[in-house]
Amino acid sequence: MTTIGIFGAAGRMGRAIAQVAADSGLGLAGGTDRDPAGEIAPGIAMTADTLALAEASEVLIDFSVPGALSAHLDACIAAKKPIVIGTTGLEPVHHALIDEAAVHIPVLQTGNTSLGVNLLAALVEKAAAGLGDDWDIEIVEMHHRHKVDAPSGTALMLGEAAARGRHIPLAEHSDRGRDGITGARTPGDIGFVALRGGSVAGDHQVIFATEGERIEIGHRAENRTIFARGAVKAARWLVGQPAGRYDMKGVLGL
Ligand SMILES: NC(=O)C1=CN([C@@H]2O[C@H](COP(=O)(O)OP(=O)(O)OC[C@H]3O[C@@H](n4cnc5c(N)ncnc54)[C@H](OP(=O)(O)O)[C@@H]3O)[C@@H](O)[C@H]2O)C=CC1
Ligand SMILES: O=C(O)C1=N[C@H](C(=O)O)C[C@H](O)C1
Repeated sequence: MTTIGIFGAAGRMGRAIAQVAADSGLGLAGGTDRDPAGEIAPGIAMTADTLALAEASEVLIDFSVPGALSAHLDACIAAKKPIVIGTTGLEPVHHALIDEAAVHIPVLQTGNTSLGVNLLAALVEKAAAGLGDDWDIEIVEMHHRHKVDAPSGTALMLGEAAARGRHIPLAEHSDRGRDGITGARTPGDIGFVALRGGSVAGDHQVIFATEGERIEIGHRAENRTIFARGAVKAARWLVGQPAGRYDMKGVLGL
């Protein structure tokens, strides 16, 4: 039986993951949060001791905030435990920390743990590779009013997939905010638009547009359980893998 520890356990995703883990009969070692009060499940206490949680867990799942990532990775390295990272809003400095940690332990990082979005990313890469440079690519996402980062981790993942298909670096070809007199669209750019409102769990649409026609492919998450199930599946898969950096492809067999 896999025993899971949750970083960010009092959050929306932390609570959903604890529920899925309990429903699947998995062990829960406990959880941390900014304010580690109360229990993450009946009889399972929150703790402020990140290292003790890592030592008590077989695998850790982190859906918290980018600012906590460094401490979470340090605890997992010290305890020699694998970690699944679902937190978004990561900057290059965080990805460098993940690469460094992956030398010592298995680390799976993804902007989206659902099967549907990971399949969508594969389709986007294929479409971007097959369509010529005269097809503009725009990525539109909508999330609930509480979301703090934009574009979403998933939108960036889809942008990376499109850029891979085109053999271009996303960082040099991304347009993340249009306002005012922007000038005409820069050929080859991948555009991002973020909408926020209500309780939307996560909608993503990728639009390929050229003269006279448009292809639109997308994904709508109806609830957080799909992300929580994916995170738990990833955690079970990661136990026993060698040190290294992983995404959801191996977990989902894509
Ligand atoms: N990869 C995926 O498939 C998915 C990724 N996400 C991402 O997961 C993250 C969490 O989302 P969500 O649960 O909705 O957000 P929440 O804000 O509900 O949860 C984040 C939790 O982390 C806590 N936290 C803050 N600082 C620390 C710290 N130093 N140590 C431990 N916990 C801390 C927060 O506490 P407090 O509120 O008190 O600050 C909060 O309880 C986001 O980045 C989101 O984009 C979400 C869904 C799917
Ligand atoms: O914050 C969320 O809620 C979500 N965040 C992830 C993201 O940034 O892509 C995944 C999902 O869309 C929900």
